[in-house]
Amino acid sequence: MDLLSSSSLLSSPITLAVTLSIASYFLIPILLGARRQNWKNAPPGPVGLPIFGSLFHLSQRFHEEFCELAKIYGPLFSLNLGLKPAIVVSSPEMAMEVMKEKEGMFSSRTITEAIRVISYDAHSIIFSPYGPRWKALRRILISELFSPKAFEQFEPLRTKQVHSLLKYLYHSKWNTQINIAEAAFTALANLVSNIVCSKNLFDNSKPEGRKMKEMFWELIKVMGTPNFSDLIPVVKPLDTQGLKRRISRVFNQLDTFYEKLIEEKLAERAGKAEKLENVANNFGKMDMLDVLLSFKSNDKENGLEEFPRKIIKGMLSKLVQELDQVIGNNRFMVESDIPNLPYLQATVKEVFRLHPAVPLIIPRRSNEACEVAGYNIPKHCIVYVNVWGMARDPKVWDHPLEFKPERFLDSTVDIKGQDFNLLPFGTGRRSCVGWPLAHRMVHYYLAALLHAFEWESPPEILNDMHERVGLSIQKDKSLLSTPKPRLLPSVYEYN
Ligand code: HEM
Repeated sequence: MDLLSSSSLLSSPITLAVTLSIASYFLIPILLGARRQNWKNAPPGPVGLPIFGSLFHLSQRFHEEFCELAKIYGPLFSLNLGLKPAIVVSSPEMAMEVMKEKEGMFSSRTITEAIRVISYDAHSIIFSPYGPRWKALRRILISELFSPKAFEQFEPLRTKQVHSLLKYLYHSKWNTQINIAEAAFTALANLVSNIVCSKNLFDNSKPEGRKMKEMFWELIKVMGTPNFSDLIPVVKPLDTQGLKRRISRVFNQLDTFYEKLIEEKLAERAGKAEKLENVANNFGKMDMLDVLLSFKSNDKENGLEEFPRKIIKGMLSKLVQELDQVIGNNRFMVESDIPNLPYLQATVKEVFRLHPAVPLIIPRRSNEACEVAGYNIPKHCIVYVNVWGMARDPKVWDHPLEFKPERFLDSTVDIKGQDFNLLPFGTGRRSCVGWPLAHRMVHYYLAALLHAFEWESPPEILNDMHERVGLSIQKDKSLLSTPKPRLLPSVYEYN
């Protein structure tokens, strides 16, 4: 890849001018072939240019390029990204060493400029450094939202959301193409926003709801774009890609929105005599925002490739057969059907394997200088774990590029973080806190939509598996499909 074609990082004339002037400073050594070793006793890896490191070898699709580099340099390789040292982990064994055996060393996150802005200086749980504040936040989330008891208490709310979606599709969108990812995103986002603040924040029928969605998509895009300023801090004030401007704009909009939400909640709370302390037991009376506003701490430190149509059809017909056998055609699916649907479970695992939503996990960072596999890892080294790459490695999976749910039918491999060849939600103390909800809802939406409707999509959309990259990856061409009801009409009318 040449310098300019890799130029998602070099998008304006100013950028180019600044880059060329910095580059000219180093031109002589570069022309003379002087290159910089990554660092002493570094894992093998491409040796980059002074200042820029390997930046010009990479586009925005890091996970794909890291996969190619792992074929040359092995399961643990190093590189410099601008001035920042980075390592890339690409095998289950290495992932186990980094994320389990040496977990304490790699339990913080890499903080970019965009993350710093949007997470109020890394104060959110996802980006908070490992320490007392992160522990407190994680404890609240797990006890209030994701404890087994809390999880059961929210079951009626989840069922209501899914069944409302099915009825909405039956009544308003029959024979019209719908964007499935968009519909599922909206339903899940509204589910979470109901738990957090008792509101459908992503309501498509209202301008604020549509605005909210726009802000989130912009966030995902900006946060997933590698930023020159993070990697070569000297160019930071120039904001050469305009990312700081974009993230600041979204941040200001979100901040104003959050302020209003908190003010409204405080006013509502002031008018209530009853003081409640737990969301799950008091759903409808209390939400997550109540819990956070009530929280008092004594701790001062709290501070694929092609995916042919026939494979999809074959897989879908098995899935639909299973759904019909287990559920029948006279009721909607409910969550308690999931344990009786082994092919569904295997299909979801295969989706998480081959199309992990977060292909490089959320990058970690070394707290201290340490050793991995006998190599030196410097302090504050960026750590990528390429779960996308592992899914495509024939040393890890037989016929890795085939979408084959059957591989999981007689297997104990699960997504819970114990099996280092399948880590869609990460593992260990920084693993995804929302996995029980996400895991359950992916099964539920997929099965409920396939059971209640037959779906038809234009082949050009179905066969095009290009991915759009951001903090998470999505199908580039959204799956537009036309639903045709397949259950008894009374199910949609009266459920
Ligand atoms: C299919 C959906 C999802 C996927 C694939 C996913 C994946 C991930 C991954 C890979 C991580 C980093 C794990 C690590 O570093 O080991 C993560 C962290 C996190 N996820 Fe998720 N996630 C999903 C949905 C959710 C939902 C629905 C929520 C909350 C409602 C959530 C909340 C979080 C939080 C708070 C963290 C940070 C945890 C920490 O740093 O302590 N996620 N997620």
